[in-house]
Amino acid sequence: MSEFDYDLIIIGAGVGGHGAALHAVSCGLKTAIIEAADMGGTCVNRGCIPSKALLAASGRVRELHDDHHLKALGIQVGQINFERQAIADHANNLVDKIRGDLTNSLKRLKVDIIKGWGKVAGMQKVSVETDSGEKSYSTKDIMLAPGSIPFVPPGIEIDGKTVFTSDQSVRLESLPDWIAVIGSGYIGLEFTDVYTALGSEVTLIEAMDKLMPTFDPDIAKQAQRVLIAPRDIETRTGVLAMKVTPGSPVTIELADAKTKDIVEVLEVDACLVATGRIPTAKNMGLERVAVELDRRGFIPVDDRMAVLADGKPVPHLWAIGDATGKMMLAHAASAQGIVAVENICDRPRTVDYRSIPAAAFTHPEISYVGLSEPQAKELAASEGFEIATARSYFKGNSKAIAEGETDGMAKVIYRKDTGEVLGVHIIGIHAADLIHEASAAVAKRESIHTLAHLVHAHPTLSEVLDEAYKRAAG
Ligand SMILES: Cc1cc2nc3c(=O)[nH]c(=O)nc-3n(C[C@H](O)[C@H](O)[C@H](O)COP(=O)(O)OP(=O)(O)OC[C@H]3O[C@@H](n4cnc5c(N)ncnc54)[C@H](O)[C@@H]3O)c2cc1C
Ligand SMILES: NC(=O)c1ccc[n+]([C@@H]2O[C@H](COP(=O)([O-])OP(=O)(O)OC[C@H]3O[C@@H](n4cnc5c(N)ncnc54)[C@H](O)[C@@H]3O)[C@@H](O)[C@H]2O)c1
Repeated sequence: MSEFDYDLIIIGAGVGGHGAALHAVSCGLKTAIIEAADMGGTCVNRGCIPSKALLAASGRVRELHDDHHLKALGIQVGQINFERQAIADHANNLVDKIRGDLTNSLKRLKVDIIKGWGKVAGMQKVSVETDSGEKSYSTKDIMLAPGSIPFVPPGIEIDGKTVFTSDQSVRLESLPDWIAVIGSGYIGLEFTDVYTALGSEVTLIEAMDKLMPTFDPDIAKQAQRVLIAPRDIETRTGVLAMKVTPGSPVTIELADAKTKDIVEVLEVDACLVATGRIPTAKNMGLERVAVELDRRGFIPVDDRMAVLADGKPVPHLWAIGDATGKMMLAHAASAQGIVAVENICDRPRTVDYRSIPAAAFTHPEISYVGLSEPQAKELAASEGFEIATARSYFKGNSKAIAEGETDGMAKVIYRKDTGEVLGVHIIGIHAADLIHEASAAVAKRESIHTLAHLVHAHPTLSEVLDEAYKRAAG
């Protein structure tokens, strides 16, 4: 008999905690998971899953409305109708199904699910505030996976009806005629795609000088041409949404991002605030083990996912997912969870963030893995090597031409001396699927000289990447 109630207690049953629990069971660990709210966390209930369901339905509407594209394929369709509530139901039903599947997968593997607010109560001790009072458990290891919530800048008032975050927009409770979207990151882009496809006019507001500041600049430029300019979207850059007041109309005071002077007041029907996310790591008892959150509230960890106190790993304490602030992505959270469990099981492993891909599920999609060109240049300058880039275009790809979907490009960034691929960026049809070949290449630190000799089936979209590798290798 073990001296502990559990081998591993995970606090937070989002995708990170769920992935970690499944891996822990496969490694023979007696595991419990604590969840204060909805099983599946953000991704399943308010993130990836409902947003992708909305993008799938609205993407079809966009396609069917594109007479020009359909005519080129020899197709004519009559009037296109959709029901907002039926599209919302598609998303809600999918959420229910995936949440049920996720919960059942834990039960089937005999992971104990404990409902309540979990806290670290000391070294190898966890307490849970449940409906029936506080419970305490001993455990060999503790893993924190508390995730994140939307960041709402000061001055912005959320009423959940006219001014809202993605927590509400995934429910698609209304289709405003005119909606302002604050933030041109992933959420801003994906919901701009949904709203414009379903007939709303969008004003996209970004504090930085350029739209999509976190994306590779060439991709942001292409996105501007393909995803923004041809659609019913007005843009404002270099302005901060300083004050947003709900109502009818919603008023938005925009200030110059540098001087903070008010430069414009917008009156719109609704406003989606998509200005980033903040960790949910407070009130978790971390002071009991002398762990301090970093300046932005994230849990400090090393690449093994051990929690750090004063820069040193705290024994038997691990943290994963959005609350670590490394890459706020569902698959990154799961990957971190698996790495943490491997380390718990004395099989040393670290997370290779460079090779974790990311995608925005717009129409067409955007994806990347590794470094952007500015990041690669910075690394090159600090380590003393040179970089080069190669591009290929969907308009030269037979499959893309056959589909009538020729917008987009792939860009490969590599070291001039060794040919090592440092980053790959794609915008175009099925970019989110196409990136995985590049992700495998980055994981193996492969050279464009090797990659240029791989054979791709013809005619496939994957030849876009093949072409970029071949151009890079000369
Ligand atoms: C609109 C939207 C779309 C997204 N789309 C994608 C996408 O397409 N692809 C992608 O990779 N990522 C996407 N993301 C990001 C993704 O949802 C997150 O990266 C992911 O959910 C992080 O998982 P996590 O396990 O770290 O945390 P979460 O999913 O946030 O789960 C944490 C859980 O912990 C619980 N919890 C917190 N504190 C405690 C406590 N003390 N005790 C008990 N329980 C606690 C919370 O209730 C929550 O259920 C999207 C996010 C949003 C908002
Ligand atoms: N497909 C996906 O993988 C996916 C989809 C949605 C969300 N996510 C994750 O969710 C996280 C949050 O997404 P997000 O889009 O909210 O954040 P983000 O950090 O990607 O983008 C936020 C944008 O808002 C701008 N901004 C901030 N405050 C502003 C203000 N007051 N006025 C004007 N602009 C302002 C920022 O400059 C930035 O460009 C991301 O980190 C992402 O990883 C992923």
